[in-house]
Amino acid sequence: MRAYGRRHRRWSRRNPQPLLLVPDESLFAAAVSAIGRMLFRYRSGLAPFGVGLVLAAAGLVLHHKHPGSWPAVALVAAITALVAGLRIRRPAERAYAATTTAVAGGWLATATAVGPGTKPLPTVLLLAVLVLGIPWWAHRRRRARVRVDRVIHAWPDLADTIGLDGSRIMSAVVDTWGWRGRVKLRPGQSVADVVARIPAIESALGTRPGAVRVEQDPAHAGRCTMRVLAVDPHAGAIPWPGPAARSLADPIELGVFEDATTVRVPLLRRHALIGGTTDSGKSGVLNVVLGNLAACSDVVLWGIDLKGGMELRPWASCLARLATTPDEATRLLADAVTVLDARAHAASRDNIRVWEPTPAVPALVIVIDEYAELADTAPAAVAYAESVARRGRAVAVDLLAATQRPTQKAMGGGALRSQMSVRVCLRVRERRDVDLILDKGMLAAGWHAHTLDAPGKFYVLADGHNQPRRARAYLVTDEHVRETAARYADQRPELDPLSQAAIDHQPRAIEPPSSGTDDPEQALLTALGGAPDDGLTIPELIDVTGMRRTWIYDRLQALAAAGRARQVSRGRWRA
Ligand SMILES: Nc1ncnc2c1ncn2[C@@H]1O[C@H](COP(=O)(O)OP(=O)(O)OP(=O)(O)O)[C@@H](O)[C@H]1O
Repeated sequence: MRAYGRRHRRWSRRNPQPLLLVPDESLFAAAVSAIGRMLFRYRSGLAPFGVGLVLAAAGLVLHHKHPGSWPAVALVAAITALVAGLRIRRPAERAYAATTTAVAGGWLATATAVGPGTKPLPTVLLLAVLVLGIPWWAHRRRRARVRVDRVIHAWPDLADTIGLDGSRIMSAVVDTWGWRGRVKLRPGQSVADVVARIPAIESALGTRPGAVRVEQDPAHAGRCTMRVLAVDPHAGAIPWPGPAARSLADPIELGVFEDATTVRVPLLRRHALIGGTTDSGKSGVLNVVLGNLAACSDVVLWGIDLKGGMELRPWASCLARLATTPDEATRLLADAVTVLDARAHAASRDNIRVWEPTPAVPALVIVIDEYAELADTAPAAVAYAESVARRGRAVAVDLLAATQRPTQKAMGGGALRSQMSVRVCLRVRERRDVDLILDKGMLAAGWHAHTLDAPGKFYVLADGHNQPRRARAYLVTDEHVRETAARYADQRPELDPLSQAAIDHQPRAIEPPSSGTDDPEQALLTALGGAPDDGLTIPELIDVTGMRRTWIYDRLQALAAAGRARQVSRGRWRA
């Protein structure tokens, strides 16, 4: 027994017990204050009973003091019921406001006339409170507002626990998907501190992982907006509504942000990089862009797809050229450099600062699917691509490159990436890929692309988009691609004569074959037979045969029908 006593004393010294505080207020006062606190905490849920009590009290007073005033009470109630809810947007809520006002006014007028205790008025009041209370208690946004109020109330303690002590939620708004609050940080704290604690905030608020977003207040370094999403607005795929752009000057609509606003990205005189891991939806984003550019009458589209054309071939009818091998890709990019040189020369000669695309002098956009593959298999092409990236913008020769691996090596040591002012970052496997695709420091600034959890979800960094806001790209189905490509195939513009002539007359690595015969038909067949992979242009075939353009077209159609010639890409033919 003594041993137990010693052990217990030792244990008590090591584990001091908390002091039991005995309040010096009376038990009655403590109970009243506890009940008061509870009523205040549940005030929103108890509101229908509160209204019932107020009505009963008002009825009692009016019946005793002014029993003849019931017509005035009824009139005021009727007018209030008519105007009640005029400022409420949702029809169901408006109807609820009008009904409750009418019932309350009708009951009060009757109670004023006959007294609130007269049967069956008490039963009617109780039933009305219960029946009309049901929509009130069930209302999703009201309950959300109550939860948010509690969070605001509890925030100082939560903030202490998660290392954001001293921060305050100044105001909060409940919306369709959850709520957002304006947070004021303690002097010295920054938004980076909040971003770094997002998982802790989610745990403290009891939300699902990935439910909290933080955006910097552009006007104040010590303030931010915290958005808590009860449901993911991007849970389902968002169907593509079809092309919205008709000119490259129109921004491209890529998808929707979480607040349901459209993601609009300007592409004119900008290069774009789309990065993300396998199956993150890169081709999906490319399809949205291509679907829009196909509808633009002032853009010539060239494509490079070293996956054998798997991704871009469905758009072939809208692509003036499609390169599917490293050689073709190198030639295509070399031609792009030729076009930009010719345009730059003409622009400086004519003292034009920037090239304004029109259907007659269209922009040239080169779409590259899997840029890293190009860098690996066609290193010569990289120098041309970098040249386009550096000098193409002013003369409207733009690159749009998608890649899985935006490594330093793949991106030419970063030279190419630094020229790309539009960056779309889909899901990445490793955190450091965020900084590779977007820019250094973006991961720390809250662009958490490693947490994106479905294909097509992305962050965008571009003019007007410098906050880490999650978006989801429209889903373009194969059917959409077929329909859009077929619809706009006939409306695609030709490259302007200046650019086309520059390509046609540049010295070629593989010279078009010369027939050495007087038979133009034979000369044509020989030229087509010896043509390079990307084919020969019509002007080259005119040179070789000495025949007119219409004759060339006729013969090419006939040879194509006989299976002896094929159009490799728009305006380029070979056997
Ligand atoms: N915006 C989107 N909404 C819903 N689903 C999408 C979206 N974009 C793509 N997907 C789906 O995700 C899958 C992979 O998409 P996609 O082929 O575009 O990915 P990827 O990144 O190009 O893949 P890879 O690197 O293998 O080429 C497809 O099955 C596609 O249906």
